[in-house]
Amino acid sequence: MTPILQINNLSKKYGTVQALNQVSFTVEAGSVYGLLGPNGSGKTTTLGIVLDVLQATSGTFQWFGEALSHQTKRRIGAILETPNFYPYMSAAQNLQVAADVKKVSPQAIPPVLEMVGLLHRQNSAFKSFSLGMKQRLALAAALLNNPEVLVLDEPTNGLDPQGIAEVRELILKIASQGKTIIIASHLLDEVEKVCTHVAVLQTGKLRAAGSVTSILAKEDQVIISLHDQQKALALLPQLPVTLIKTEPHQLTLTLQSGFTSTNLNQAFFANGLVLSQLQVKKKSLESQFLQLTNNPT
Ligand SMILES: Nc1ncnc2c1ncn2[C@@H]1O[C@H](COP(=O)(O)OP(=O)(O)OP(=O)(O)O)[C@@H](O)[C@H]1O
Repeated sequence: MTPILQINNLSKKYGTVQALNQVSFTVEAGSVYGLLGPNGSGKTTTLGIVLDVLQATSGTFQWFGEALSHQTKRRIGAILETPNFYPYMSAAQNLQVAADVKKVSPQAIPPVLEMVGLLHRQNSAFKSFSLGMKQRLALAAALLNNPEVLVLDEPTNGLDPQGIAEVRELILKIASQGKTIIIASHLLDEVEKVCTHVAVLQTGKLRAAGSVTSILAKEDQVIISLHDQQKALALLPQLPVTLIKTEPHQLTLTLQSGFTSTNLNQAFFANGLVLSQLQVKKKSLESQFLQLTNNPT
């Protein structure tokens, strides 16, 4: 299947500042793709380039396997900054303005208001909305022309905890309807809760990319206890594992991808060794992220 977005060796310099350095990653259809990185890591620059707001210094990108054009732009909905709505106009009137700009029928308005949970407030003035409601209205505007992909830059910035929860829930709801979503965020928690895939940026360089679970699972540790530790240590070199720590009655291992803790248990049992404890300690994305971004190259 053609990827939704493919980025190849993208670089951007602002004068002497290397904001992006040879960044490549691919967003597949149906994913919720997080662009994760601390402030200044190049997230907004990446989104600006792929949305044609900024020009790359070098590198290429394709949307739906093609160069960006009027046609491909119509398939993308984006919110790069807090959109300007008219404060005294109602939610429905503001969406009417957006629908006119996008040349979309007014019939598209009630369904998107329903989608973002604002249908019952369609006649309320925009200025009476909470920040979370304003952000949901922005999402409704981005959804008006039924785009295949939504691009959001820090969609929960500045919201209170309830607003954050509402917007995250809404993103998951939109994704569940088959849309691909690309989100720039500096919040790990957000990426863990919302995204299926992640690209980690640090000072303009790509530090890691892949499914959130694979990045999470990459360094899972398994702790095992058993009676005959010597026999276990003799068996380990034959298995796709790495021994991290040896303690009395306890071994800590990491497993190579594709080899599960169940496989480990079975391998021990097949060799006449019965584990009295098998505990999987998932390495959190947070420690993974800190490790990735604290390790400059
Ligand atoms: N117009 C500009 N002129 C000069 N430098 C810029 C410009 N825009 C961004 N930069 C620099 O480029 C780097 C990447 O910035 P960018 O805004 O893409 O990062 P970000 O990850 O989106 O950060 P934030 O979350 O703070 O927006 C930073 O060092 C930033 O200072």
